[in-house]
Amino acid sequence: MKLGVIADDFTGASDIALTLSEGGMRSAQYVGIPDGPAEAGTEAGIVGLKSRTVPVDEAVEKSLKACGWLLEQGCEQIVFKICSTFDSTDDGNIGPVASALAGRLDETSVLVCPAFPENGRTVYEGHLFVKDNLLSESGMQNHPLTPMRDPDLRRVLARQTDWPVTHVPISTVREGADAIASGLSRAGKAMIIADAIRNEDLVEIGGAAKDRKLIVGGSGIALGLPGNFGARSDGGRWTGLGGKAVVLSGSCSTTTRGQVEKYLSVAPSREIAVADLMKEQLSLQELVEWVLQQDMPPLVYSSADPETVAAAQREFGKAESSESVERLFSDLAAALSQSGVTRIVVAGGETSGAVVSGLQAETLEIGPRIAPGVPALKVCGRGLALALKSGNFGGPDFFSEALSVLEGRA
Ligand SMILES: Nc1ncnc2c1ncn2[C@@H]1O[C@H](COP(=O)(O)OP(=O)(O)OP(=O)(O)O)[C@@H](O)[C@H]1O
Ligand SMILES: O=C(O)[C@@H](O)C(=O)CO
Repeated sequence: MKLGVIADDFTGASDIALTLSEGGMRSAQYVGIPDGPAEAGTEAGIVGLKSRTVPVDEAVEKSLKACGWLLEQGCEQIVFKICSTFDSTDDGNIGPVASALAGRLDETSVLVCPAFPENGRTVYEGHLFVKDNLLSESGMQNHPLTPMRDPDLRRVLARQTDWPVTHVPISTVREGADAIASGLSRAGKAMIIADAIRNEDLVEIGGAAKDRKLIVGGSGIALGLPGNFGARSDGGRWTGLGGKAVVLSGSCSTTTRGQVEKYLSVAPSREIAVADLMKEQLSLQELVEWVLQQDMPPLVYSSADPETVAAAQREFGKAESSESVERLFSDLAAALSQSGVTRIVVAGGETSGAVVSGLQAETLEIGPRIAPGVPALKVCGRGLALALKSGNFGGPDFFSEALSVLEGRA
């Protein structure tokens, strides 16, 4: 294995796995840290953790352990994959994990860039934009767990680490990889936020990072990395899976709520209310039976608008509300897979983490792209195909499109 990725959530892991696989690296995604060695011939190993919103110490410990495993597999470079909307709080976990990994790898110059232009995330003058909005006005200010209220990444990161935080402006990035690399050496010990507006900028940033041991970013940061390892795209092989399918949505993002609205107008659906979960008024067995009875893939969703989420959090607590929903999706996915469901489309990073844990999936094969940042996946050794969609990704018809790609029809 040449390149190792530690992703702070599971949708993020499949997002960057798609970029590396499309860039020609033989890639495998792992659900948590594997017990044994990687399959021979794997060039990029992506360890998906559920560390974005856990307590800082736990995130650092898990990330260092993942780093240790990747180094044992021979990795020469580690990417810490974070969200393209820089999801974090003033406590972390981006800053503390990045500094712990830098310490472990003996790296003093850490490029940080969450840009993902294809999905509208760009960094300019150190500020993160989501399409034509600043991060803090993009809907991310209402995120249930990591509300992002400051668009200036230099300030956001500086609150999370005692490392100096500096900046590479777009003018330097446009001069190319060598100019970026000399900017890094001049910066001394620092975490360096890099501006990037288009894919070409990220390819130059990737080139500049050739000799770095640690890079931090969204999946866009990986665009230039396969070239550093001499990889070339080869098309790939994917065969779909027929059979029963379901869509599970725990994401409350604006994008997902639009996709939920669209899909429930054509498919059977069941809405999950936090109050029903907290008051134990929902039968898992009944829900499983309902899903299995449907003629077309149904939707089970807890996705709700910010007012509904805030009301549930006020009444039952923030962590408790999230946990109750995640437990439901985890148990539901496990029960459905045991009952013969072969395709599961999931919306939301935390929700995806809960689902893959419930499924006890270990290694995922990377298939074709469903939408930018979302590949089709197969659980190795099992007849089960998955799509793990980040909250803000995909077009209005994402759920139908994902079901088709997983079936091998698109
Ligand atoms: N109705 C609800 N009320 C309160 N919390 C909810 C509700 N529905 C879902 N949640 C919780 O909100 C969180 C949503 O996070 P999740 O990561 O799944 O989606 P997202 O943030 O939109 O996706 P991503 O992290 O990929 O951007 C989860 O912890 C989920 O359990
Ligand atoms: O970078 C992104 O936006 C996604 O891969 C993700 O991490 C959302 O959970």
